[in-house]
Amino acid sequence: MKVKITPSKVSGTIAIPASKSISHRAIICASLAQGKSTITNLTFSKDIEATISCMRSFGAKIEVQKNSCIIEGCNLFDLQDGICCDCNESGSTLRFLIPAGALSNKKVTYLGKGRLLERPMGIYQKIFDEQKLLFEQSQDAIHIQGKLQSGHYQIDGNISSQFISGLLFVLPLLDSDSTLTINEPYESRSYVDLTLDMLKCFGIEIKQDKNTYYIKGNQKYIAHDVKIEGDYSQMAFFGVLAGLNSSLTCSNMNLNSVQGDKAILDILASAGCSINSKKDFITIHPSKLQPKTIDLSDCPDLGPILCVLASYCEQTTTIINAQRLRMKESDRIEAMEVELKKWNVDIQTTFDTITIHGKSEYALDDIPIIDSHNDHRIVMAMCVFGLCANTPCIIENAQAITKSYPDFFEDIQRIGGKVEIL
Ligand SMILES: O=C(O)C1=C[C@@H](OP(=O)(O)O)[C@@H](O)[C@H](O)C1
Ligand SMILES: C=C(OP(=O)(O)O)C(=O)O
Repeated sequence: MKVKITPSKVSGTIAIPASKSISHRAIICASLAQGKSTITNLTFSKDIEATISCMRSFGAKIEVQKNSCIIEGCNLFDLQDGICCDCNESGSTLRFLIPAGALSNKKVTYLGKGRLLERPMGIYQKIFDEQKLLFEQSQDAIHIQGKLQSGHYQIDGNISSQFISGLLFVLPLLDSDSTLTINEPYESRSYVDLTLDMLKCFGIEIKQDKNTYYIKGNQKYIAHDVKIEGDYSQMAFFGVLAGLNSSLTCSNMNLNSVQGDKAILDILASAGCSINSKKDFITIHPSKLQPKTIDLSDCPDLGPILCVLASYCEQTTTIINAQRLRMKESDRIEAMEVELKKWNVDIQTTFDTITIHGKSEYALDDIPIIDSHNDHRIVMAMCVFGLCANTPCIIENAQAITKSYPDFFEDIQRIGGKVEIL
């Protein structure tokens, strides 16, 4: 899919889609609970469909309706033989569900596409090796077999928080207590808080002291209805667009959310944007922005769009603690460097930092051809860049958008953004 973006002014209100992170968690918890749970205000995307498909493979009954799901849970201790879970390109789905497949002693296969199986899995490989369980990885699949033991787990906190969430979903189901200690530096921690929040809604209690989680065994998930709030990672694209272009209102937002990417509001405010919020609406007004230093350790998914913000600020912005961006759907540091350089943005990168000397306008003689690097967040970020530039651009392989936000371009059109699907 090729998309032509023509610079344009936007205005109006945008209903931000449901949080992908919270949706994964709600679907998983409901699928582990006895009884029926209803999850409402869902946005279906390839990643969410992957989680639904995997939970069905585990035996959960999931009835999908327009924006909701009715879910009857399964028993992870009693899986069928030879189950296959298709995780597509979803890191959350795969890492959240590997421990879940290791309670029944049956062989479980996880399939992955794109870059998924190149992304780090070593933490699980090590745990499975130490417990003498099968963990076999090929280019497009991971096979596991064996029963995960309760006990003391200690893992590094700077690879992916998704391993921590994955363990927290199943350790409470084991027949004895466990502890899980996270080695510093502990990054993307806010995502683990989202997991703890959802576990609590489904009756699972986990105590915490600094970097150690205390998990009682023999717990049971209790069915619970959940209404999913708007996604701050997606809102960030509209927040930056508003800050650079013209005022936008985002609806469906929880102002008390614990999503780490809510940091976009502080980043925009400290860069000079004026922001008003009321009920579940947030309005962002444009301004001459000056962000300076931005730390991504707890909000990695904001990386690509913050590179766009920095490109349009007439000063130097340094983005630090960005190393995990290299391990997402694409190497997001490299992808943003390559694509922004097509616009002559002055950008330098190191292994874990991005420095951008921005300016207020970008015009080129020819239409640049931007590539998605098969990454939804690169597509959305470069679309925002293009809407604020002075020359049209074309984004190739833009179908990557379906991973998290299939209606993104329609939503951009709705607020006046000139986007043509070629
Ligand atoms: O738990 C989650 O929902 C997520 C955790 C983060 O990953 P890492 O912990 O690997 O940084 C984030 O980048 C990802 O998009 C979603
Ligand atoms: C990295 C992302 O997702 P996941 O890790 O679940 O593939 C993302 O949505 O940006």
